Amino acid sequence: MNVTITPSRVRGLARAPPSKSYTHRAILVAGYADQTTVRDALWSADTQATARAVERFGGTVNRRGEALEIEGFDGRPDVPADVIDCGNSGTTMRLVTATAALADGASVLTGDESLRSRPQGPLLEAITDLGGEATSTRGNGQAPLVVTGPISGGRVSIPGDVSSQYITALLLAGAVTEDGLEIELETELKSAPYVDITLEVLAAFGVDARKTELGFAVDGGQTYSATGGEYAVPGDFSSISYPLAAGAIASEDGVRIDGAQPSAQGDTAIVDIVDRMGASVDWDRDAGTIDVTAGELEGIEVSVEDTPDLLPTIATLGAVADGETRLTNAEHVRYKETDRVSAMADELGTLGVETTETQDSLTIHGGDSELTGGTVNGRNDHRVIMALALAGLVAEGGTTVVGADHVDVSFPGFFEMLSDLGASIERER
Ligand SMILES: O=C(O)C1=C[C@@H](OP(=O)(O)O)[C@@H](O)[C@H](O)C1
Ligand SMILES: C=C(OP(=O)(O)O)C(=O)O
Repeated sequence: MNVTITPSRVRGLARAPPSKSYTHRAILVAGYADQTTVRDALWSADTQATARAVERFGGTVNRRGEALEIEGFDGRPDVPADVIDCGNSGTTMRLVTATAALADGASVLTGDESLRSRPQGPLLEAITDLGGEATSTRGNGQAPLVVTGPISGGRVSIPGDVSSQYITALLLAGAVTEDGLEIELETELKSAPYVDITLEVLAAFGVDARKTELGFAVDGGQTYSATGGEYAVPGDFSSISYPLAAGAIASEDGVRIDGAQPSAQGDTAIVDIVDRMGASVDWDRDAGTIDVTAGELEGIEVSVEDTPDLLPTIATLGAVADGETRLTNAEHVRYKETDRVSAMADELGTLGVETTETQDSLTIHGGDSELTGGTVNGRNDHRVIMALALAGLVAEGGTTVVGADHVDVSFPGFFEMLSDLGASIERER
């Protein structure tokens, strides 16, 4: 599907979709538990991949309205009867790899072309160091993967600057090993708030894990069980970044976002970023609403060390803002569904925006007079697609985003939301 957005003003109410990160974790740990109702779950292509994995391990996942009724696989995963297809989802592949290491036999994991090019090596090595077998069929640290367990726990060291999902994966699985896990970080942890999300979900399911001087630790022999058998997923701040940015660049009358309760998500930083750039923003944390109105945006410097998923959104804000927007500590943003640093530099370039790239930074030389419409490539990457669609709200002439279907990875109703806010959108199948 190609989508063409023409300059539009936006106003009104947008509802935040549920958090993808919390939903992945809740589905998988509900797999370890007996019976759980996961309320307000995100049902997107990525979270469905995690649900499929839980079913491959012997659990069941049934959707009832916005809730998922999950029956677990009795603490230990079965050896899957077939390949686990993780689709486009890095979180699924990493979390499921560590779960597979608990099964008494081999699991085979694969994914789409993008996922089969993302780094899995450090997690495979960690599982091998713990006594399992974990290999890449092509010997290049990328999927397809073959993972054979069971591991019983121990001490392991792993880099922190490739993906925090390795740590999350090991913590979730570590709690049901016999001996527990001590995880030592070999390099500084990037995307650290995602491990905070993990610790929050573990605690909600009665599992204790902790930060240590060297990294993280989790005791073995623990049982996952949500209080009252229920767990509710909060709103997604990576997704909230899009209506928030839409309001900041294209709303005189204001956009209100609801479902914005505070949680451990690092991406709540987007509220402050939009405020610092000059939009008018008011976050009522108790009510879970954010009101935003456009302002004269100015470029700022932002480290995306903790918040990699915000880079595409901030890049578009920077394209509209006057002056330079510098995004630093961004190297790990190159290991996502696409290399998002290059993708945003190149595609904003097509819309007439000058950018400068280094290995770990992206500088946008912005100003809305620079933005002209054109045809841009969404690179089959949901966040690149959504960020480019936002640029279309203010770029002169129409902006066509090619291959826009992939928003279903994290925000299936994205274009409906934008259109309900008043954006002029044409879809072409
Ligand atoms: O654990 C998670 O839910 C996620 C962690 C982050 O990845 P990295 O830890 O690989 O940076 C983030 O980019 C991804 O969208 C979701
Ligand atoms: C990088 C992302 O997700 P994942 O790593 O799960 O593919 C994302 O949602 O932006």
